[in-house]
Amino acid sequence: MQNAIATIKETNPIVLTVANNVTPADVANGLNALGASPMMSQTPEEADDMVNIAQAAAINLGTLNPHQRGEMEAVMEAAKKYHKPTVLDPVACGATMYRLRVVTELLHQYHFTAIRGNAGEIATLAGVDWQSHGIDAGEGNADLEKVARLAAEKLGSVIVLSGEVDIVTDGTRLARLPYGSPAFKTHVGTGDMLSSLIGAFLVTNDDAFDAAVDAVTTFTLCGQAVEDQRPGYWYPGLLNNLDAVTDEQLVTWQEAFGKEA
Ligand SMILES: Nc1ncnc2c1ncn2[C@@H]1O[C@H](COP(=O)(O)OP(=O)(O)OP(=O)(O)O)[C@@H](O)[C@H]1O
Ligand SMILES: Cc1ncsc1CCO
Ligand SMILES: [Mg+2]
Repeated sequence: MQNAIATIKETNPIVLTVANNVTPADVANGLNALGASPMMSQTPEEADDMVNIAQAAAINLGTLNPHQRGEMEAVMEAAKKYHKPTVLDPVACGATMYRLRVVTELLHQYHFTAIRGNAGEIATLAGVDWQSHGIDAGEGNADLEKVARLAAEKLGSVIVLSGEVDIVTDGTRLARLPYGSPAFKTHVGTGDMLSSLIGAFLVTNDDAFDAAVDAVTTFTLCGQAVEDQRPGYWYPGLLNNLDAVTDEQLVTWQEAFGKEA
C-alpha cells in the first residue's frame, strides 16, 4: 500500500496484544507513537469481545504460562471467527520443552497471518539446527533465506526473520531489508514492538507480504534515523520518529540510508 503510514495515523487501528510481562509498555508506546491504538488483555472471558473491536491481534510467547495459553487460544478462536489478521512472536520457542510443545500445538491449531522472530526462533519453527541464546538469536550457519522460506512453506504464514538484515518472505516472494542499527539490540523488546507493529500494518493491506515489508521498513528506518544512537537517547528518538514519520519521509530516509542487502 502506497500510504500505509498515513492510513495508520488516520484510522488508528486497534491492535490487541497478548503481551509478555517484560515489555508491554514498550509495545503499547510503540504502537501509540505510530498512531495505532494499543490494547492488552489477559482474560479469556473477554477475548471474543476484545478481538471483535480490534482490527488485528498479536500473540507474544515471551512469558508464557498455562493461563496465558488459554488466553492465546481464545484470541485465536475469535480472530478466526471475525476474520482478523494475526501475528505470532514465538519468543525463545526453542529454549524449553514447554515452549516448544505449546508453540507446536498452537501452530497446529491456528493459522497466523504473519510470524516474526529472530534467526533462532524462526530456525526452531522451520526445524533447522540452530544454537539459540535465550531470547536472543544465538548462532548457526544455516542460510537464513532458506530458513525463512522453509518456515513460510511449512506454516503458510508470512515470515519476518529479523536481525542485522531483516528477511521477509511468503515462501515465494522474498525481501532483504538492510535498515536498522546496532542500537536496536540495546533496548529489550524492540522485537516485540515490531511484531505488534506488523499487526497495525496488516490492517492497511490485504497483501500480508507487502504489509510486513512496510512494517519492517518503517520501524527499522525510524530507529536508524535517530541522531544520537547512544542507548539512553536512542529509544526516545525512536518513539519521536515513529510519531513524526510520514510515507514521504520514509522514501527520503530509504534513499539516504539505502544500501545493498
Ligand atoms: N545488528 C542489527 N543491526 C540492525 N538492526 C538490527 C540488528 N539486530 C536487530 N535489529 C533490528 O532490531 C529489531 C528487533 O529484531 P531482533 O532480531 O533483535 O528481535 P528479538 O531478538 O526478538 O528482540 P527482543 O527479544 O529484544 O524483542 C528489528 O527491527 C531488527 O531489524
Ligand atoms: C527478557 C524477556 N524474557 C522473556 S520475554 C522478554 C522480552 C523480550 O522478548
Ligand atoms: Mg524477541
